[in-house]
Amino acid sequence: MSQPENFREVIRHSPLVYLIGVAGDSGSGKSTFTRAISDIFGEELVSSITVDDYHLYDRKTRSEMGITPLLHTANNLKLLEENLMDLKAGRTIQKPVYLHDHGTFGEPELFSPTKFIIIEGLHPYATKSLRALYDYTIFVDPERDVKYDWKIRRDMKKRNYDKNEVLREILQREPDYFQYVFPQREVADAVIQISYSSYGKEEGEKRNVYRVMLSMPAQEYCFEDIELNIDLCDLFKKSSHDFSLSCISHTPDSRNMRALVVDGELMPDTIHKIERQIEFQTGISPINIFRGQEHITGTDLVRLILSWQIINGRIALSNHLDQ
Ligand SMILES: Nc1ncnc2c1ncn2[C@@H]1O[C@H](COP(=O)(O)OP(=O)(O)OP(=O)(O)O)[C@@H](O)[C@H]1O
Ligand SMILES: O=C(CO)[C@H](O)[C@H](O)COP(=O)(O)O
Repeated sequence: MSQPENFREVIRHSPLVYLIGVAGDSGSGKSTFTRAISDIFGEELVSSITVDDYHLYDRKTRSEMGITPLLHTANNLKLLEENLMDLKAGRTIQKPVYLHDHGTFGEPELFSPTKFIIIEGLHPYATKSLRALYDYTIFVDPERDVKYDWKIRRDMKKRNYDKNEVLREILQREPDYFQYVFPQREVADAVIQISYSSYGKEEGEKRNVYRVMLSMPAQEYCFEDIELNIDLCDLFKKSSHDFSLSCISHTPDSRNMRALVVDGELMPDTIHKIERQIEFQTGISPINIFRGQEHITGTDLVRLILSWQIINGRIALSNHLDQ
């Protein structure tokens, strides 16, 4: 693969718009996993859209109708599709706006395409025609208890709900989640599953340490090699924490997947070495997403690997069009 001088500049001057779809339940960690791509390319080149903006009904109406926002038909997926086609063609759209503070709609706003657009929410690629518009798709799938702990905390703090309201809503949403949101996992390019750390739930929660599994369809080859370096000296340092790394084959949704499973905390040098390799591959420098962190979690490592996958997908697209 030819090395671009500085891939950020190549992208800045390219007319291509790269769409990344991130599906998952409310508060499941979607933005947490895609933040690194904005850290690498900057806000000028990366923007995001929440599919929540495409709700058809406000909170009060949904409650009167006895439906949840997880129902396909409670969302204007046709408009989402038209908007994504326009954005891909470089056109500015008028995007609807949903306001979580009170569960109502705001004035639609103009949204101009950036070079990467992250579309995240309950149904970003819930139909075949939507799925066909994306260049890369991710499904975020924390196990039940983890997801509900995060949702309770987030909805109480940021969306003005009380705990009983969140619990009631959780139970009401569950069947719709499995019927309308979960099937996107079957067609995602990458699936992230999260469970409590095997090194202890409470300590893990305090330090944001979870067992994170990144699965991708088993492939013939990777676009570009990337090394995961672990310095053996680090393993014996006083400040080292426990961690485990494994790679397994499994068949969720009847697909042959390979998965990297990370639990615990690694020394930061491991991840800095990957950052240096991404700098070398892209010409973008410096990449310092985890600057100042004393330890690196599975979430951090998976974030970086996903960014590397997305960058490679985008480089491959450029190379393909240049031929
Ligand atoms: N990997 C993670 N490690 C630790 N905490 C996490 C992780 N992912 C999510 N959380 C917790 O869940 C909260 C919600 O995460 P995030 O905003 O990424 O979810 P989301 O799916 O993007 O939410 P939304 O419903 O707004 O789309 C975070 O503020 C954090 O407390
Ligand atoms: O599943 C969700 C996505 O985040 C929300 O519950 C949905 O957007 C409705 O929002 P609200 O509860 O604020 O009316």
